[in-house]
Amino acid sequence: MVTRTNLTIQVTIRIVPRVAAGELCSQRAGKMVIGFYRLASLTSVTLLSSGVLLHKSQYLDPSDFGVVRIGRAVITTAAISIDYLTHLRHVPGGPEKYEDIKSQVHMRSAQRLLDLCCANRGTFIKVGQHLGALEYLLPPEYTRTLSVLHSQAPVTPLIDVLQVVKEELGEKSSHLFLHFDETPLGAASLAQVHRAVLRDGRTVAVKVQHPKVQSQSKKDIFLMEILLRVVKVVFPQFEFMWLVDEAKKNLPLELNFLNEGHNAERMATMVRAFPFLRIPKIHWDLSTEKVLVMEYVEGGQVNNKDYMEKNKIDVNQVSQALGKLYSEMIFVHGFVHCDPHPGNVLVRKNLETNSPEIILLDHGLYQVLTESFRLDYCHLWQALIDVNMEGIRKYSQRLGAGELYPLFACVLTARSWNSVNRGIKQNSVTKEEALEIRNNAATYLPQISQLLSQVPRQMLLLLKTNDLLRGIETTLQTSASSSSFLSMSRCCVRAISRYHKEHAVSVWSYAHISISESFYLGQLYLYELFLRVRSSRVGRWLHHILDWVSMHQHC
Ligand SMILES: Nc1ncnc2c1ncn2[C@@H]1O[C@H](COP(=O)(O)OP(=O)(O)OP(=O)(O)O)[C@@H](O)[C@H]1O
Repeated sequence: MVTRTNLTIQVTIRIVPRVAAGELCSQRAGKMVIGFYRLASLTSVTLLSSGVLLHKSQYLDPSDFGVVRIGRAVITTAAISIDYLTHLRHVPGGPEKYEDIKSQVHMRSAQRLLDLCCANRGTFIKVGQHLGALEYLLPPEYTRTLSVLHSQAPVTPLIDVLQVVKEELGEKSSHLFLHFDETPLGAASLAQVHRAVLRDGRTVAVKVQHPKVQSQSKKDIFLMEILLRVVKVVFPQFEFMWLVDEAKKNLPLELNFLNEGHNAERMATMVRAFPFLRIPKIHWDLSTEKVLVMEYVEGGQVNNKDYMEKNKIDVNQVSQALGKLYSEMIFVHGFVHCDPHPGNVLVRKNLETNSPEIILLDHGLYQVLTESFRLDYCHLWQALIDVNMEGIRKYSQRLGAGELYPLFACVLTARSWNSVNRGIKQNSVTKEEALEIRNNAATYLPQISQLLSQVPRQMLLLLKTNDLLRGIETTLQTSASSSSFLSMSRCCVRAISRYHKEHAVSVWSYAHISISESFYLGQLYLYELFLRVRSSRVGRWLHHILDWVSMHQHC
């Protein structure tokens, strides 16, 4: 690694011999040489001492020099492009050999990208994390390699964290906090979170942006844009220019913590009817673009089964609550938390109600779904739940699935086409079906890639949230039950009716829509009641008796 200290030494060594040669020419030149020599020595000493000073204050970092960051990015882009150009041009040995070599090139390129992100940090890590999450679009070699970036976030030393706090809030942290934890609760690409105690004794979580990230982000994005444009010229089939647009749109939002605070409040208002949901309150008087102070809420990660067992938290209730929460966000409000990973969803037991509470963290980025997309998605799920095959075809195609709509239905529900035909809420996944789904996922990989490249980008986030919910269900060993489909159905009915009510042309049609909405919701309520009674002890007992009676009648 080249540090500023050894850069300085290299500069001095290069200057000295050239100057010494000039000394032999004339006395005048000799004086000049001595002058140069002095200047060089002075410059070296100045650079060296400022280097040492900067190093001590943690600011000596090659990643801070634009030229170093640009150099790394250019070299990496060139190396990746050359690798693809040279190794995939003429591959003898048929398609299998080609796929094999392509996979190796993907692997090497992903590793180069990973190294670049780790070296340049900040925005690069953030963009790398997004790439790593594009499981549905990028080859697995990339997503697997880049996914480690979630645990590669740089940690800013406490002294620099407190300096940011002081610059932002205008007061020394010791005036604001009784205590400030040295070790962060979590560190990410753009910021890290520390637990602290305010002077009035309240415990808070303080999210502090890494220094320099803000100032470097614009230049980084500009650099990425230029490099990707060059790549697009070399590889016209390159389809990822939209990543730059996304980064340009989203990074400024993510870097403004006031925006995060507003998102958190909007979300809290949206789901105020859910007693099980907790969103940490924001301390606005102590929050700025780079520092966000919020209520500290303790809990275990939603995929931590041991924590739940220890705290006697009912895992089924947690799964159901999560399903309800995400259905409300997606179907009803079209305002969806963009980072659905278990680190952002905590659970704890509410000791007053004795039921689980879900704590939703990290409101930096939300996706606002377009109305037409949201309504089509509602209709599609309604059709899937009601086994309306014509509806499944129609709305899948409206969402861009084309002739691949059966595959789309399977990807969305994670069920086999047979189960979709029989009704996903009627029967749960058997071992055979799970095996069939796994095998099909491998067999239909090219079709799945084609499908995902043609659906709207909003869909990818929804697939990611589906993955989160399924991942949690698998870890907690709960499975999508009839009641979770009912709560989805309820949200779809509400969302569709709200839309029609907003566009009703007369009082009569408004009343008509309201009556049918109540009718549907009533039906769903009765069905849910029936399911509850059936699963109760009395219900199971009655069920056995009826089975026994019908068996004896047939005899
Ligand atoms: N209000 C809070 N109360 C308790 N812990 C918190 C709170 N906010 C954040 N944390 C802890 O800090 C960690 C990081 O927080 P957060 O997700 O908001 O940061 P981030 O920088 O956006 O990280 P990432 O991008 O990885 O999600 C969380 O996983 C959680 O453990």
